[in-house]
Amino acid sequence: MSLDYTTEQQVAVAAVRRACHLTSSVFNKLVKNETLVKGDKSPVTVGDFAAQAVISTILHNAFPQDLIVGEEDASDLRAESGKEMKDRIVALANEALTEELALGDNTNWGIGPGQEKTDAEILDAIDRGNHEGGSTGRMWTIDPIDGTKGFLRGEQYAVCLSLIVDAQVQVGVIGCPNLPIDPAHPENGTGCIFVAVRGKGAQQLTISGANPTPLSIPPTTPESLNFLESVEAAHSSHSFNDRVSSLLNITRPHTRMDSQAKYCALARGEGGAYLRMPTGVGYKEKIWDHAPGQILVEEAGGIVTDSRGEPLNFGLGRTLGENYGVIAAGKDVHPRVLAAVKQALNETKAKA
Ligand SMILES: Nc1ncnc2c1ncn2[C@@H]1O[C@H](COP(=O)(O)O)[C@@H](O)[C@H]1OP(=O)(O)O
Ligand SMILES: [Mg+2]
Ligand SMILES: [Mg+2]
Ligand SMILES: [Mg+2]
Repeated sequence: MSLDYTTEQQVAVAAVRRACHLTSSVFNKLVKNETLVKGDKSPVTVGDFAAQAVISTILHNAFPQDLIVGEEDASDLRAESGKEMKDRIVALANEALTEELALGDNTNWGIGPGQEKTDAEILDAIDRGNHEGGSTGRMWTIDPIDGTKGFLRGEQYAVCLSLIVDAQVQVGVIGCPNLPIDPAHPENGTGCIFVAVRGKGAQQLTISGANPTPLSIPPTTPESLNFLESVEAAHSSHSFNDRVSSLLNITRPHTRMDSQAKYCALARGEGGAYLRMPTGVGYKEKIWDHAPGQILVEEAGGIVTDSRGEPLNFGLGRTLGENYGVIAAGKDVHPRVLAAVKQALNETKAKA
């Protein structure tokens, strides 16, 4: 543990890097019976479970006292019917954990050749993500594959990790294996990791965790402003975004992208604002879906609030209980978007 979070950043980047390697290699090999549908009807793949096992194992070895709030749990894999999937997940997780050491890796984190884990250790690592959250102490959030639907389509997804201390996000790391390294030059290939530490700025790294490039959100002109939004219409209201963008006289079409890759794109100046309004089905946003994105955008000089202008509250448990919607944007744009969102909300209320 270090007060300036240097070790935490190193561990988090190492964990996300290994998990990204796992998810991108599993995508090409995924077969039909390697995806389950969860109770909330969302998909989960062997990649989600194995990536959570890898990240949780590394965190537990590096910081044994820290609590973890992870999206997945291993109950389906502990059942007899989950045996085949469990065997595959254990193999994938061990493959990733035992890969050769690379830049900044440390064998004390439970990684490197010869550090195979047993089935029970892998399942326990997944279940260590069962912390209920709260407003005090240190806890990590893991979303092993954010945007699983994008992952399954071969589009954007993100491996997301954050450290929250006393309800404030202090470290955020987001790995985006399918995101162009340089949006101006898509021919240069894909795969990047984004990292932010509170008070120390935001950076883009290569997918192997090298070459840090500082990020800051550029000022937006009326012509360059547009919204980043979900691909899935069920996850956020597309029609609300259309109304807000017409109130702001935005002419550029929205940029649709799955996962927290939207926060990453915003942090490097692609799209002026990320707007995520509920679709009205009572879904509560999860802390692991916003904590790393929030610190990344804030450290790149932007502002992240809910639709009422309130800060996101990461201290209320596994969900952002009291927040309604999310607006993330550069400092110059955020007040204008917030005003337009309030106006659109008032119009909706007046109609109801
Ligand atoms: N009904 C829902 N409303 C809002 N977000 C949802 C809903 N169902 C799942 N999600 C989560 O929304 C996020 C994806 O958002 P987007 O559509 O913007 O990419 C993911 O975290 C996804 O979970 P998951 O991590 O399982 O993919
Ligand atoms: Mg999911
Ligand atoms: Mg998610
Ligand atoms: Mg997920």
